[in-house]
Amino acid sequence: MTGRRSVSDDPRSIAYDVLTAVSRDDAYANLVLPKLLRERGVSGRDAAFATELAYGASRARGTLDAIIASVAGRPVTGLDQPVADVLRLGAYQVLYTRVPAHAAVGTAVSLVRRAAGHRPAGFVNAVMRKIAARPLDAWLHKLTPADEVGALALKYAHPEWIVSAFRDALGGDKELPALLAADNTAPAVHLCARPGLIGRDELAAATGGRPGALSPYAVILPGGAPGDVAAVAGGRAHVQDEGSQVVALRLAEAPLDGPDARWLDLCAGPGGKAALLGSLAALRDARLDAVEVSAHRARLVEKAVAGLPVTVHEADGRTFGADGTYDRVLVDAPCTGLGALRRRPEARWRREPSDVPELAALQRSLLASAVRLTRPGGLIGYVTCSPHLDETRAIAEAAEGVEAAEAPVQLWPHRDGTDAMYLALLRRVA
Ligand SMILES: C[S@@+](CC[C@H](N)C(=O)[O-])C[C@H]1O[C@@H](n2cnc3c(N)ncnc32)[C@H](O)[C@@H]1O
Repeated sequence: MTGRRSVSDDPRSIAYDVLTAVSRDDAYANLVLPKLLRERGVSGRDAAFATELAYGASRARGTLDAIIASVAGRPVTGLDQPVADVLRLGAYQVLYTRVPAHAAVGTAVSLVRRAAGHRPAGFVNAVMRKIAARPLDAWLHKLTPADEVGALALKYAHPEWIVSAFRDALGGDKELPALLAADNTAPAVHLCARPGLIGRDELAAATGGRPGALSPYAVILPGGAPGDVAAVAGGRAHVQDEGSQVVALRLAEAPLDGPDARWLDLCAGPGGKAALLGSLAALRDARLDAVEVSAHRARLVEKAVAGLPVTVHEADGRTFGADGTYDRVLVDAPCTGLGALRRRPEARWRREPSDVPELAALQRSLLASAVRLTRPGGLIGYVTCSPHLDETRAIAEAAEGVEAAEAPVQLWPHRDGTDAMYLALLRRVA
């Protein structure tokens, strides 16, 4: 069927509305975009183009802002929100896509007219024409600072403090470009074939996916919507990054002397690891308690673990439970999420360096509580989806009453194809 497109279902308008929701309402691009596409009945190539523009411009914001500011002669934060977002979207189109410059300039002018009236149209037109006069490489060359971190931050569109944190965690510069590039690439969807409920090969055959290299339960999908997979709809598999599977499995499978029937997930929402641990618990005559402080997320855990030997508690993990009563305890701590930036296009620009010490204090308390709840000889898996050393090594090494049970694990998107998950496997000493 052919039909005339209205203004609101044009991919560029949708992308602009996503950028507006992100900058004005602190929304998440990956939640707003699918909703807008559904509401406006946009699919196929138009949906793919709207996605590329919305996610691409959100990811590249710092670099786009540097270029816009150099042309406008003032910081983008000093521009009105509609002008700033129209310019980001326009600059993204001319510098990162094959959209012809005249089309991108024309769209930017009509978008800003609709969003903010005629007054800023001349300014937007002039800035866009100047941006379109050079390719991206030339802009990067012109604006690149002398220092290595600043240069990588501009080229790969990451804040400098995050580039520095990655360099520290990698122990050098060598792999930084590959890591930063991996952050700018949308990840494949991974499924977890729930142990005892469906075989990994059966799930791979049913989905056209391939087995993961790191988790015996992982299937990497070639594309498509995981909600369409019958095993996911039927609760025999769930969507879960292979790295998340690996860290949960390392805790569940580490050798343990003595009883092994009481397991705990101290930070369970939305329930991915609780579902995997719960499936394993069912096969090993164990039970899992899953604790989550947020009511909404506790409900998500309940849904995720339906039918498994899991009890969900809506509670604060810092004060939960009786001392020394668990054999295996997972602390999948709230963190900056710097290891999963490829999943949330705008997240890198929203996080602040000051988030790290704030979260580190919570991480320390939750880990101390996990140690308190674990019996002597029992195991604790301290996990983050951030590789920031202040959230990983510093927290694990400062924990009291434990010793290392195995060498820590740090996964990386560019090496392992997973989120940058960290695991310290600790044993409670008497
Ligand atoms: C990284 S997420 C856990 C992800 C989860 N394990 C999974 O695999 O789906 C951290 C969770 O800890 C919860 N949380 C934060 N503070 C908490 C606290 N004091 N006690 C228990 N849960 C907490 C957050 O609401 C969030 O759902």
